[in-house]
Order: sequence, then structure tokens, then C-alpha cells
Amino acid sequence: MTAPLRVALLGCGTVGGAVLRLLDEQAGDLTARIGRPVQVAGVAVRRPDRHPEVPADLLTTDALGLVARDDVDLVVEVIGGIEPARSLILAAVEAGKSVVSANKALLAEDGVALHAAAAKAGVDLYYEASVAGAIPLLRPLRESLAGDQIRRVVGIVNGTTNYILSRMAETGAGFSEALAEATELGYAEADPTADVDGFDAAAKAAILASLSFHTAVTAADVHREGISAVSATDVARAAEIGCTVKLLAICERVAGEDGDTVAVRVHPAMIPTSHPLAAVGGAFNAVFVEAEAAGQLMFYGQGAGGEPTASAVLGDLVAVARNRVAGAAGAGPTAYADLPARPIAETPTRYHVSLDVADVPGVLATVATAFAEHGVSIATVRQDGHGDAATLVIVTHSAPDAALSSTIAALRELPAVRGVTSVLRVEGLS
Ligand SMILES: NC(=O)C1=CN([C@@H]2O[C@H](COP(=O)(O)OP(=O)(O)OC[C@H]3O[C@@H](n4cnc5c(N)ncnc54)[C@H](O)[C@@H]3O)[C@@H](O)[C@H]2O)C=CC1
Ligand SMILES: N[C@@H](CC=O)C(=O)O
Ligand code: NA
Repeated sequence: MTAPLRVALLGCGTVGGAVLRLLDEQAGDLTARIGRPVQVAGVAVRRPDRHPEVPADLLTTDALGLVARDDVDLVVEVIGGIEPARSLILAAVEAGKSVVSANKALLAEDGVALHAAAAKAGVDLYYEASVAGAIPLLRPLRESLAGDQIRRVVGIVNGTTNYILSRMAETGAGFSEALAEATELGYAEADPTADVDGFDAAAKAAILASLSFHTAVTAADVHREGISAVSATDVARAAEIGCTVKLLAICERVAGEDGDTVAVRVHPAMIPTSHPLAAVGGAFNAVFVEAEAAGQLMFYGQGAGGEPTASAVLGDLVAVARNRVAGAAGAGPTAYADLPARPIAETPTRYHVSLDVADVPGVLATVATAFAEHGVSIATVRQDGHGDAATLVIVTHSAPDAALSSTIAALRELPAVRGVTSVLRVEGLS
């Protein structure tokens, strides 16, 4: 019988546990698809006593020792975080072992160096699971669309926050309750502030922008806002204008007189309920890709959870194992374009603003003047009076984000404005 390919599994939590189970359940099919059996050589964990499901002789707390073993051919990293994951991946590739990872935080911080190390060693580094869980997205960007020019990628790439926002909109559930459910279901990161504050989505946006535009984008290049400031009022105001609130990742290649730039941002936004992304509920993700020749493409599916993510990990494992059987590594991504990042301040956006004002003559004109003075044009305005107060709901036309944020600062200073009760960007309105 052909000698098996031996796999080191680093981490056995939500994703690692599902990978281990599927490797066992699908052993026969995987052997047929790869041309050689795949066998688990060892499973590195922090607390072996917490893993009665794993055969004791496979468990180890020495992840580095496992990676270095001569009988290990391939490494699956599902620990997460920067260290020790980075050192373990580098040790693996330097020892000639191809790596599959689900670690967006690490790839978004240090992808260039990790790819360089993998290319130097002639091994593969695949990470389909790192963005949008089960959805085949990175390989289509890296391979299927390699002959096209991608201009824009926009989507929902964090399952936890989408689950929270969906629950808030559909059932009126509170933020903490919805987050606890998402954690229980295995969607949230080990530290869920990575989800709530947009770090996870920003890392994914950096990976998407790097692959789409053939340039190096790190998480630090991404403008990031999470959902912790999204209130029940924001959700209600969105519903009043036929919108819903979603955390969006938007990656754009922008043509300019001095050459192209990339603008990459993650923030909550109101989108019309008729927009295809508005129907993406729970932990599902969806990503639109706009390419010059292909036009618009949509990718949709489960963006988080043990089994869906393990599906992507196993897909990568089959790919790197096939390459290993063929005796060659696949082509890595290219980053030749060297495009600078455009700051959010210069990025055109639209705002929805809700104000509590004193219902006195001239208040509307005073508010309108504040917008005009900052070069921001108003698209719609609605005034609801109640007693001596009124609510003004304003949707702007597109303007540089800096102009919009200085308008909000100026509004807060106006004596007639009693409170700025909701400020959210708006996307997808015609
Ligand atoms: N849960 C999900 O839906 C998804 C997770 N991911 C990514 O997959 C990776 C793993 O995520 P989860 O399985 O959800 O996390 P988890 O927290 O459930 O599992 C991580 C495991 O790694 C172990 N670990 C930590 N340090 C270790 C060390 N030094 N040596 C050995 N084991 C160690 C932990 O004990 C834990 O069992 C992360 O990079 C995450 O961002 C990607 C897509 C979806
Ligand atoms: N915590 C992440 C897991 C998948 O990447 C999410 O909620 O999307
Ligand atoms: Na994916």
C-alpha cells in the first residue's frame, strides 16, 4: 500500500475538532481523491485532559516538536492568533512542510513574509478557511480570476456580528444576549472583541484586497469600525427608511491622476432591504466581486462554525496533498502592484444622521447651513415634531468622509441641536 501522508494538527478547538472528525469520517474518499492515504500524526493542544475524543497517543502539548518530526509531511494550523502560530508555520515551511491555516489575523499581519518563506522552501501555504469560512472565495480570486482586473469587493465577512445584527433587527434581542448565542454556536473568536470591534473583518478585508489587487495590504491599512456603537435606535432608524444595518467590508481599487490606490474599510452601514446583502442573515457571509471582464459575481454561504470552516480546511488539505503527490507546489499569490492605501478621510461616503432639535423657527435652516458649510449636500430630510422638540432625519449625498465627520462635530456644537442620536454610513442607495 502507498505510504500515507502524515498530518500534524495544531489546535483542536471548534475548527480543529471538526477537521479531526471529518478526516476520520472521510478517510476513504480523501485517499481516493489525493492518491495517497492521509493520516493524523499528532494533535497539539494546550490541555490534553480536555480532549477525551482524541486518541491519547496522538495528543501532545509540544506543537513545535510535532511540526519538526520527520514523519510529518503537512501541517494544519488552527490555533489562531499571532504567536505561537507564526513561529509554528515558519518552522513548518522551513522544514519543507506545506501548511493549511485558518488564521486571518496572522495572514493579514504577516502574509508577505509567510508567503516569501513558503516560496523559498518550495511548499504551499493555503488559507481558504480564513475568509468567509466555507465559501470558496480565496482560490477563485487567486486562480479563477487571475486573468481579470478586479475593481471592487464588498461583502459581509464576519458571521458573529452578522448574527448579532440579525437578531437585534429580527427579534429585538439585546447585544450581549446575541453575542453569547454566537459564542455558544462556535462563531466568535477566542476573544470576541475581535469580532465586535471589527478586527476580524478588517483582517479578512486585508486578505481580500491583497489577493484581488495583487498588492500588499495589511490589517493596519484598513479603516476599521465595529458594531459596539450600533444601538437599537440605529436599527430602528434604518427600518424607518427601508434599510437594515450590516457590518460591511469594502475593498476598492481607485483610479487617480497620480496612479491607482486601494481603499479598504470595514464599518457598519445602512443598506436598503432590497439590496442582496440585506437578506444575508445569521452567521452567513456573502461577498460581491466586481471585475472588468467578468462583471459582478456573488459568493454566499456559511461564514463561521466548526464544520463549515473545516470543509474549507479539508479542501485546502486535499489541494496541498495533491501537490505533494505531484512533487510540486502550487503558485502563490502575486503582490507586484505596490498600490498605496487611500485614507478613509478622502473616501466618498454617504451618511444617515438623526438629530433631536428644538422645534423653533429656523432650526432646519441652521442645520442645513452646517452641512453646506462643510460642502456636504443633503439628499433627503424628514422632520417629526413632538412637543417643543423635533427629530430631524437627514440622508446626505456622497462627500469625502472627512467632510461628513466634521459636519457631525459642528452639529454637536449647535445650541438648537439637543442630541445627535444616530450616525451611520449608508451604502447601496441610488
Ligand atoms: N470558529 C470559526 O467559525 C472560525 C474560525 N477560524 C479561525 O480558525 C482558528 C481556530 O479557531 P477556533 O477553532 O474557533 O478557536 P478555538 O479557540 O475553539 O480553538 C483553538 C484551539 O487552539 C488551542 N491552542 C491555543 N494555543 C495553543 C498552543 N500553543 N498549542 C496548541 N494548541 C493551542 C486552544 O486550546 C484551542 O483548543 C482561528 O484562527 C480562527 O480565527 C476561521 C474561520 C471560522
Ligand atoms: N469569528 C469569525 C469566524 C469566522 O471567520 C466570524 O464570526 O466570522
Ligand atoms: Na473561505
